[in-house]
Amino acid sequence: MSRINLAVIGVGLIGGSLGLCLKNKLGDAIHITGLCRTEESMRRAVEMGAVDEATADIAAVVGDADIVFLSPPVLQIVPMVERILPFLKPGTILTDAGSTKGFLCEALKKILPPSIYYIAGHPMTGREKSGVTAATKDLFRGKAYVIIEDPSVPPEVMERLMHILRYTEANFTTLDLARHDRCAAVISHVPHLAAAALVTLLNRSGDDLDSCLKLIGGGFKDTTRIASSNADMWADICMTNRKPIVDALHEMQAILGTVADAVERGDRAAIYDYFTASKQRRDSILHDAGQKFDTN
Ligand SMILES: NC(=O)c1ccc[n+]([C@@H]2O[C@H](COP(=O)([O-])OP(=O)(O)OC[C@H]3O[C@@H](n4cnc5c(N)ncnc54)[C@H](O)[C@@H]3O)[C@@H](O)[C@H]2O)c1
Ligand SMILES: O=C(O)C(=O)C[C@]1(C(=O)O)C=C[C@@H](O)C=C1
Repeated sequence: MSRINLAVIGVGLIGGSLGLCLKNKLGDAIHITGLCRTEESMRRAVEMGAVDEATADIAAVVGDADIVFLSPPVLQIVPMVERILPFLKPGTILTDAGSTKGFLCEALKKILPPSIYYIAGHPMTGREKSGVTAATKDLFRGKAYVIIEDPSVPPEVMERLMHILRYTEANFTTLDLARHDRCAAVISHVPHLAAAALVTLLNRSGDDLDSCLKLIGGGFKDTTRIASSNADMWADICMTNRKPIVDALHEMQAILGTVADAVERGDRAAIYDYFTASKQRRDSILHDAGQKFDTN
């Protein structure tokens, strides 16, 4: 099989992890060119082995690409596609890692010619750290990876992309756009907003703040790890999935309101039921998913 040319636009945590994984598995059978913005990030990406070469030159990065993996923050993706479009060869596959999908698919559909294929994706894995230095070759292994259903993509084109993505050893699943965005709001976007709210609550503890800080243990750490995530990335996510996020936040406000009422009136049975139902649900989800959880 001839060598695959992959362009990674935005060689950070996700783009860098894909590059590391594919170089590790495919060696010289894949050539990866990365688009970076600074000399420093170019140097790091090459040194780490996430890309074969790095450049800030858009034409050079995508000119030979068979597949372009877009992994900057969501609001940078459409402007980036507008910039690379004149340099893409017919038949090139574009895919992305953006955390929201409806906004991107709608915008890209309007600007892409039929000779360029777009297959929307979302690897459900990450870290609270960003940049290529946080990248790891096994980031995707065993994690869910959503591919958005699109009957207009010919099966052989889909297979060309999947042939490469399968090397990540992710668990691929297909979803339609609206369902993806609703589910991502519930299992990812609102949890990040809620983690930030817990940190905000701590910040508002007034005269108690110093004492609270001394007491921090597993509970706070476990529930707020993701509050250390990149603000730029999360602002873009919230801006591009507004309705599902607001709907889920309202649901959550209602849930917290009900619990607050139960605590206020001293209704132990209601409080017990609340914790019992959530424990049963979480335990069964983890059991069904066969996931190993670190309970320390
Ligand atoms: N971090 C996660 O947990 C996670 C998980 C799944 C998907 N995603 C999505 O993947 C994408 C990347 O996230 P990440 O965590 O890798 O972020 P990151 O900050 O680690 O990497 C983004 C990279 O894009 C580069 N970049 C930004 N704007 C650019 C531009 N205009 N031109 C060229 N490069 C540009 C940055 O310099 C950086 O190297 C985002 O769209 C995010 O929503 C993130
Ligand atoms: O593990 C983390 O740090 C993550 O936040 C990863 C996470 C998530 O919410 O699960 C974050 C954003 C994504 O789009 C997908 C995955």
